[in-house]
Order: sequence, then structure tokens, then C-alpha cells
Amino acid sequence: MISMTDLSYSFGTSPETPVFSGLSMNVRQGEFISLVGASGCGKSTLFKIIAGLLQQTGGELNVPGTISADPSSRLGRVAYMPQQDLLLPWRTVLDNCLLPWELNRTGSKTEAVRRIRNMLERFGLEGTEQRYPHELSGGMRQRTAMLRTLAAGHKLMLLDEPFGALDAITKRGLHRWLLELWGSLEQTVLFITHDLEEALLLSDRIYLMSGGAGGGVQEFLVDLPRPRHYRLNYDPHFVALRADLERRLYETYIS
Ligand SMILES: Nc1ncnc2c1ncn2[C@@H]1O[C@H](COP(=O)(O)OP(=O)(O)OP(=O)(O)O)[C@@H](O)[C@H]1O
Repeated sequence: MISMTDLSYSFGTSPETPVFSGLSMNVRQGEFISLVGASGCGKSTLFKIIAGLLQQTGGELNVPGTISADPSSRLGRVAYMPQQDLLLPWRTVLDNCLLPWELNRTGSKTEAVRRIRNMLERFGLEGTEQRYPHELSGGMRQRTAMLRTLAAGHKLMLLDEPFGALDAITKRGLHRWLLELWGSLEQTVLFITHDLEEALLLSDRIYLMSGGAGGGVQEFLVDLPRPRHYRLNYDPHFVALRADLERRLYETYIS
């Protein structure tokens, strides 16, 4: 679904110091992949490149149907949920979720509304369609933003720390919910997180990003069977994987 070879990026303000370099990775259809790495190693920047908002300064990026050298060919091809939920405060839940339809105008509005209404229950948002973002809890806002992202109708979703600002219990509930939802949707997900347990629970593979010149990326396979239960994090194999992941992440910090 995505492949990148030796990708690098430098901001124009500091061309000599790349945010990251030597990034090579592949994402296959239907996979759930997490990206972890120190703050500032370029995870969000990589998402902006994949979404077509920035152009890599080196290397190859292949997103099917696009041209590696032309970032605008990637615009609108993937669903991107940035760190802040970016819900429009003057719009209701339903109207926020209709935004992708308003931008693309594929099919009728009646059909788009029907599809969103059908999704509201699966997202635990039944009864909220006429509410405004300030009337929602943090977890509900994140689910609304995710529904809007999914409503764009793309098979690839980029989720940048969607649960980063939530308390542990709400987060736990959303993990359970996302595991069930992803299992039924055939979506490919690239997910940024700083939470190693979250990454292990949700992912097929994890990429550890180092950032900087010559940093590259390390692949970590999560060989835990599916379907996964959110209580899996007490399993001895899970605990061992977590320890290994933490050690490898620590090594990327000090290398
Ligand atoms: N517009 C910009 N101009 C110059 N430098 C920038 C710009 N945006 C981000 N940076 C720098 O690029 C680096 C990578 O930022 P980015 O947000 O991609 O990191 P990140 O790994 O997602 O961090 P975090 O985990 O804290 O969200 C940081 O050093 C940041 O200061």
C-alpha cells in the first residue's frame, strides 16, 4: 500500500540537519502499523509527506496511483487525522462528519448522511449527531474526528496520536473499541504513539524511528495472535515483547 526507500526530509530553514533520513519501510494492505520514536524524530512530518502536504527532500515514496516526485498527487488520497482533533466548533457532530462529502461531492448528500448515521452507533456516538464539539467528552471528540477521517472513504488512515491526551481508562475503552472496529473494516492504518503497550496491543508491526542524519528505522514484529483482547497486556509474552521494545527504543535514543 505504501513503500518508501531511503526517504529523508529537511526543513528549508535547516537544510544541513535532516529531521530524518534513510527511512525505508513497507505497509501492506490491511496492516496496522505503529510508528514510535523520540519526540521530534519526525513522525508527524512523515505523515505530512505521505498525505502530500510536504515533499520529501530525498528518497522514494510510493503510494499507489501517485507520482513520488509530485506531492500534490497524494493530496486527498489518504485519510489523515492530525494530533489535534480539528473539529469545527460551529458545526454539529453530523456536519463535522459531512465535511469529506462536501469536499469531494461523490454521491448524494442523503446517501452521505445515511452512511454517517449508520456509523454513529459503531463509534459509540448515537444520540450526539446534533451536538457541538464543546458538548462532547474528550473520548467522544476523538471518535468523532476518527469517524470524519473514515468518512473520507480511503483505505489508508494516518492517525497521529489519536489517544495521546486521554486518561488511562478512556484510552483502554477506545483500544477495545478500535480493535473491534479495525477487525471489521479492512482498513490499513498507520498509527503514531508514544505508548508502547498501545502500540503492541494494536499493531502487526512497529517501526522505531530514530530521526536525524543516518537515523533510519527499525522494524519490530508483534507476533501476538488476533483477535486480541485488551487484557492481553498481562500475558507473559506481551510483557516480554514490551521489555524488548522498550530496550530497542532506548537504544535508538542513545545511538
Ligand atoms: N514548520 C517547521 N519548520 C521548521 N522545523 C519544523 C517545522 N515543523 C516541525 N519542525 C521540526 O521538525 C522536527 C520534527 O517534528 P515532528 O513534529 O515531525 O516530530 P514528532 O516526532 O512528530 O514529535 P512528537 O512526538 O513530539 O509529536 C522537530 O525538531 C520540529 O521542531
